Amino acid sequence: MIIAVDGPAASGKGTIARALARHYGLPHLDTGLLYRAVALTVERLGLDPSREADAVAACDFDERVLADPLLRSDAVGQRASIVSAHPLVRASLLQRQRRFAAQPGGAVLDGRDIGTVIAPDATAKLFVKAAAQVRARRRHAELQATGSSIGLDQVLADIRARDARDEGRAAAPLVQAADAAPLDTSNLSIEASVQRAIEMVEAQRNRGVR
Ligand SMILES: Nc1ncnc2c1ncn2[C@@H]1O[C@H](COP(=O)(O)OP(=O)(O)OP(=O)(O)O)[C@@H](O)[C@H]1O
Ligand SMILES: Nc1ccn([C@@H]2O[C@H](COP(=O)(O)O)[C@@H](O)[C@H]2O)c(=O)n1
Repeated sequence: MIIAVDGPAASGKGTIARALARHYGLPHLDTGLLYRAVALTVERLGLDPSREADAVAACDFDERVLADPLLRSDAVGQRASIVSAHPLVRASLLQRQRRFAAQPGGAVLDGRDIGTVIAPDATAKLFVKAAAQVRARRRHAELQATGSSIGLDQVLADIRARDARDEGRAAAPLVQAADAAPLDTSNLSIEASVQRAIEMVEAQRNRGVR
């Protein structure tokens, strides 16, 4: 079974995808980390994230960067949304994600284009969303817990800028797949969101289309 979980920044899709992976005993890939790894590598090489050739040069990143705590910073998330708009960067990371999805038994992947591009035939597709202010409050609390002093207003502005770039790009923009089930977590606890996600997966699975 392949489960595709898409949605905007800090909507809770990673939390839900990890819980689904645990529930179904499937491996999980946070595809945003791949774009973050490219962004951090671009920075470390002193390259320009807005230049496609520079970003492509960083796609062959050292795997150890995936474990770097810096990857989770707000600044790297911003730059990730710049490198991810380049079609050649997306092409370079495509097969790795498709291979992960195609492993025996299946997988859970979360990102922006899983249900639309990476695994259009996924067994179940969720589109996780939440109001921008709610997402900013959650992300702000998370960043504060890691010692960051970034303000809530800045986090909200960054989330809005990232949404605009992710939704507005020509290559694999963030959009709900026509056959994805929407899940708005604005007024749901983590536990309630996960429970609802499991119900949605079960409903799509039992529909038995794929
Ligand atoms: N329903 C919820 N209620 C309260 N907090 C939540 C909920 N869902 C997620 N969170 C918290 O919000 C923050 C963002 O969640 P998460 O990392 O899952 O989002 P994401 O969509 O994967 O983000 P990104 O796109 O940046 O990777 C985390 O601190 C998480 O614990
Ligand atoms: N499938 C994906 C996943 C991510 N991106 C881009 O990476 C940025 C960081 O992703 P997070 O999930 O860690 O927030 C995100 O803003 C996107 O620009 C993507 O394009 N496709």
